[in-house]
Amino acid sequence: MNVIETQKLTKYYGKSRGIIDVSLKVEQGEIFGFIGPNGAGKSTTIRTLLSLIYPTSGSAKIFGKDCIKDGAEIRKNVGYLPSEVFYYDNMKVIDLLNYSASFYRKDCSERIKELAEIMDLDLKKKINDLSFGNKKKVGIVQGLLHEPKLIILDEPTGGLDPLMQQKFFDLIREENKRGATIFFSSHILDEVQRLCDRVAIIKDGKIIRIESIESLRQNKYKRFSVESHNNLPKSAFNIDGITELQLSENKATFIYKGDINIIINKLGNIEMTNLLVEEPTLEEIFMYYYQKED
Ligand SMILES: Nc1ncnc2c1ncn2[C@@H]1O[C@H](COP(=O)(O)OP(=O)(O)OP(=O)(O)O)[C@@H](O)[C@H]1O
Repeated sequence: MNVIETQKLTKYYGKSRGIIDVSLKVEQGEIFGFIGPNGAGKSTTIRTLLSLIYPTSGSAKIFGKDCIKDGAEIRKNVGYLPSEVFYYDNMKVIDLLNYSASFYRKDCSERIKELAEIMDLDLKKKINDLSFGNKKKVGIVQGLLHEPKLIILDEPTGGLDPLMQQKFFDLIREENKRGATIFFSSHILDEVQRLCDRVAIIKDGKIIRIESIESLRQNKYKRFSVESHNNLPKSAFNIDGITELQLSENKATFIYKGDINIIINKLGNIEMTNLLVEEPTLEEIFMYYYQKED
């Protein structure tokens, strides 16, 4: 079953572009990454899914139900961590969490304690006295306390130290094993790589790629490094499929997409002292998509 399904979801803020024709399907049990540079449209998509804002056109379903019409019912089974959390500063953490829990028809008190322990969060403190990272932890506990079937995280790790990030990822993996579907936006490639099964790449409001992390890795791109005794002319690399060329006197590096035999043949004219052909890092692949594809 598709837990999330959007059809040509489009949102304009007045005349300015939010997202355009976003169509994606997230299957039950997946950890799905939503990645793109600043302003690409990640938060807009998430806010539209949660009916915090309404689309200009297109549709979105969660658990097979319409996000606008059945929003209240959907939200009972969704945990959401916004990118920025704002609270009534005067409340104690536990009071805030109990208040959040009161919206669900189940006793969440044990789960609140468990989560606070895992995230090392002091429930007795006032929100006012918490650091930015600790406020984020409150948001995490708030998003997970009702054991939701779908967890939507909007850039969740900002403000968390590396140890807490690790604990948070472990927690998300556990929630996923429990059966929860995870949808999370990020521009931190490393965390997407560590956590996700599949990823959608969004740029300028449009989805440019949806692929499994596995097949992104097994792509047809290779990173070449060429060294020579002689200065290398730029014209020697005027070959179809080459991008990201960096040339410094007798060394060249670039990304190549295409038939490896063709490029080896064409590079054959160069008097090489070294040739290295490697898999690009996932970061380089993402950068390629961010920069090249429209
Ligand atoms: N309330 C708003 N009014 C007008 N334009 C908006 C509003 N919110 C977002 N936008 C615009 O919509 C586009 C998408 O923004 P969005 O916040 O969804 O991007 P994002 O991918 O979440 O970025 P970031 O990684 O910086 O959080 C941007 O061009 C942004 O300027």
